Amino acid sequence: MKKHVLLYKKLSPALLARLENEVEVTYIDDPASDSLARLREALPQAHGLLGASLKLDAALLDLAPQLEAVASVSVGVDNYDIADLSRRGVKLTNTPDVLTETTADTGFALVLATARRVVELATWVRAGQWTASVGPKHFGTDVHGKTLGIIGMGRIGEALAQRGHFGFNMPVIYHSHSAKPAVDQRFGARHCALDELLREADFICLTLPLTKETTGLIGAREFELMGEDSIFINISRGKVVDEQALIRALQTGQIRAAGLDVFEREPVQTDSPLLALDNVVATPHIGSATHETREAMARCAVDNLLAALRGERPQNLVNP
Ligand SMILES: NC(=O)C1=CN([C@@H]2O[C@H](COP(=O)(O)OP(=O)(O)OC[C@H]3O[C@@H](n4cnc5c(N)ncnc54)[C@H](OP(=O)(O)O)[C@@H]3O)[C@@H](O)[C@H]2O)C=CC1
Ligand SMILES: O=CC(=O)O
Repeated sequence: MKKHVLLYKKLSPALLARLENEVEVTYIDDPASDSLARLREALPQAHGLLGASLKLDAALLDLAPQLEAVASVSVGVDNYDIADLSRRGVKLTNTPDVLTETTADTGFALVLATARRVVELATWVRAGQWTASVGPKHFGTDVHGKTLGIIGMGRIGEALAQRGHFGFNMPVIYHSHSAKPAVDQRFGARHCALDELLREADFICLTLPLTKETTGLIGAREFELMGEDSIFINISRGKVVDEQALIRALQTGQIRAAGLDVFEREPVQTDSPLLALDNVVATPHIGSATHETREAMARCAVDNLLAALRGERPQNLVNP
């Protein structure tokens, strides 16, 4: 008999066919909203889950006694209690590598957009306010040659360093658990303590995972260490930052600008003070959101799940 998979992310017809070739599939549209009840109803039959953006807590897992594997369509695994999944004997997989370059592109788009005030000034042009040549009031700040500070020198951090070093001639400094000699050699980069990076970098980019250790890593004290010309970029997770402290730092001119793809609460609330600030570029968690990369992530998740359900070791097993 075929195993049963609950799908809570829409797949392309080709990938759905590949999945249905081996397993029974039930599709639940957007489990975060009305369909949560349908998800609960279907969990007792599920051997596998495939999707993203769902906080898979113990109450949901208790409903799924037959569960063998969860394939997350994301590299970040902060929505899962990994120890609890392991205790239950459930394999968790993610989708690293296939999204690295695209997410680094998003990070660099935020670097450029904040420094050159692209969104603010494009909005100003659309509003019919471009009536004479622009002057210093509308100038931005250079990106090339400035110091790029990367917090979390993993796959995405390294792809960002590549863009900064080779594309924009930027000195690269980074903070991670350990120094990365290959990165130092390739990009002329330097490993340093967090406080040193915050003091020295012109662009401070967060590219680390959300864990117990990184929750609230950047707060009022850290913003005080940054200079008033610093630009802060977050493509990691909103909860790595104390959002109230970030708002204060932006409102008081403690830092120059912020480019934010992730927020403490998502979707970000429409009345968030962040959205009222001209020096904020906010995007809706689109780090990996291109047609090509989302398809590659979904393919990776399908492969991982099918391997796990066949009893094989999936390529991207998070809890071996
Ligand atoms: N905005 C978006 O749409 C996307 C966001 N992301 C986010 O980006 C994160 C990173 O992805 P990826 O680069 O593939 O992951 P990696 O695991 O390759 O890299 C993460 C790096 O963070 C470092 N790190 C972890 N904890 C700390 C800490 N406490 N202090 C300093 N450094 C730390 C690690 O350093 P070390 O190696 O020294 O241990 C590691 O190199 C994901 O977990 C996800 O949250 C990912 C994709 C898209
Ligand atoms: O935020 C996206 C991810 O893949 O993690």
